[in-house]
Amino acid sequence: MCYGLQMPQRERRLVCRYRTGRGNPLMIFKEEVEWDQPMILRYHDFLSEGEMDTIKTLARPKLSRAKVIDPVSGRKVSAASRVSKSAWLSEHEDPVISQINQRIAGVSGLELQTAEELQIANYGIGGQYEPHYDSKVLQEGVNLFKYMSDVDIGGATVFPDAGAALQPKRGTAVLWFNLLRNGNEDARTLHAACPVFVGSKWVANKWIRAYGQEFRRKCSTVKSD
Ligand SMILES: O=C(O)CCC(=O)C(=O)O
Ligand SMILES: [Fe+2]
Repeated sequence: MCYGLQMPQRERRLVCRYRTGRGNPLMIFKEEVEWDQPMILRYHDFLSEGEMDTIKTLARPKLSRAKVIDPVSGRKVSAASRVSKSAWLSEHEDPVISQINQRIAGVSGLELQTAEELQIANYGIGGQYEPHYDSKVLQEGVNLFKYMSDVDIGGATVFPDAGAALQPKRGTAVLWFNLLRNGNEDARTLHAACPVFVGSKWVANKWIRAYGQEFRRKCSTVKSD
């Protein structure tokens, strides 16, 4: 999907609306439905220019080659399947990080107590991440993924099974659920980061675990739900 021939984008109802946060009715978000199966939502103007600058300044000195978990040894190793630099930012480092975490809780309606810290990633030319599931590694239920740069050519986040391709757009955030309501992995959330050809791609990842959220996102025993 990264190279030229893109899967025909399925006809979809494209919805753009202003809505209040699931967790905080006082917060207003500009929400766009990017894809419906699985549901992928994009929030416009999620991060301000100042917030993105602060995040990059905090992350830059900490960036190191991102790793993947080796299925045989269980250890973290560098691999050609994931070419980027990454760093973790805690909310104790700067009020901007806790402000963003509150916004993430506000938009998703999910409790962040058990969530990972904010992961910042930077992809240079040729940077990419081959198709993978986030939930296999960390049992993460939800991914709220923020783009902090536009990319001139390349760098899309693609869902090859679902047929969706998301272009990086500075300041926007996209949200999808890795797990179905019954707790099983949603196979349609296989995704990849296409190689960056021209430009530099900055993203911030927030994975939110599914457990502890039983009251916030109703469980279902229906297999396909
Ligand atoms: O950078 C992207 O577009 C996707 C990255 C990703 O899937 C991940 O970090 O788990
Ligand atoms: Fe991922």
